[in-house]
Amino acid sequence: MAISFYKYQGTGNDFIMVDNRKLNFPADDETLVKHLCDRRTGIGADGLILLQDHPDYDFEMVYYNADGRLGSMCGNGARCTVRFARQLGVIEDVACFLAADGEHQASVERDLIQLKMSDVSEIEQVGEDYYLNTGSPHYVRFVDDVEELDVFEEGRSIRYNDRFKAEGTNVNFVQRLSDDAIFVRTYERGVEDETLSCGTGVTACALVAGLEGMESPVRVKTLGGELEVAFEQEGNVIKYIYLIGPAKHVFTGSFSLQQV
Ligand SMILES: N[C@@H](CCC[C@H](N)C(=O)O)C(=O)O
Repeated sequence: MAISFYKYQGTGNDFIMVDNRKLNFPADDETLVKHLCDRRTGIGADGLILLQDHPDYDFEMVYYNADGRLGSMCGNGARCTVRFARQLGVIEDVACFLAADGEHQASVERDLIQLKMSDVSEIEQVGEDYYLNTGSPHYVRFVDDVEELDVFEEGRSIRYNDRFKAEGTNVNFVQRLSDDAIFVRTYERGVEDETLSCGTGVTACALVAGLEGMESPVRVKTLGGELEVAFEQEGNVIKYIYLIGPAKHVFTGSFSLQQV
């Protein structure tokens, strides 16, 4: 049986998208998902996303990391899924959908997808670093020169330290560029490498920059392009968090489960 897929990317974080509304894609097969995401022997992607029906929402997004495991929230993947839902005619220009961390609203504004993220109520300070959950867990470290950094080695040493090695964490390195801009590079759990951009990571870094005095909206440079994060502090909770940036269809194809 041939399965159609759609390749999307959001600031260089790339995903295999499958319209699972009428299929029963065997995503519990970790080896299959890992193989499809492999950049040498498969299609190649940072993750695989199923768009499926849900009785209470416009759609449900189910996200798998490139290692084949079910993931948590993916900010860039969610923006791509909204663009995909628009392409399929599942939504018009607004969406209310379900992801691993709950309900999300989004809107399509020409090239940009504006995605509402979950509220954040806790930012833990770890020495001079920070740890928080923006739908996925993120460790955040400020550095003077992020371009010079070996993100793979430094990220890996934090991701596999005693605290994180069982569950894992994404690790972000941030450089302040100006009063309203930061540059973020991320080592992603589940890809176990640096990716060109990580939406929940960019969100985490912007919120930490906010904690340190930067005003919303924060402009965020990544290796794959620019994003913007807006937020409001209400008491101890950070609310109305929006991740804004482009999401693009790259190509369409099909594969056969027998050949994989
Ligand atoms: N690329 C994603 C983050 C995906 C989640 C992460 N790999 C994890 O498992 O924690 C994003 O754009 O947010």
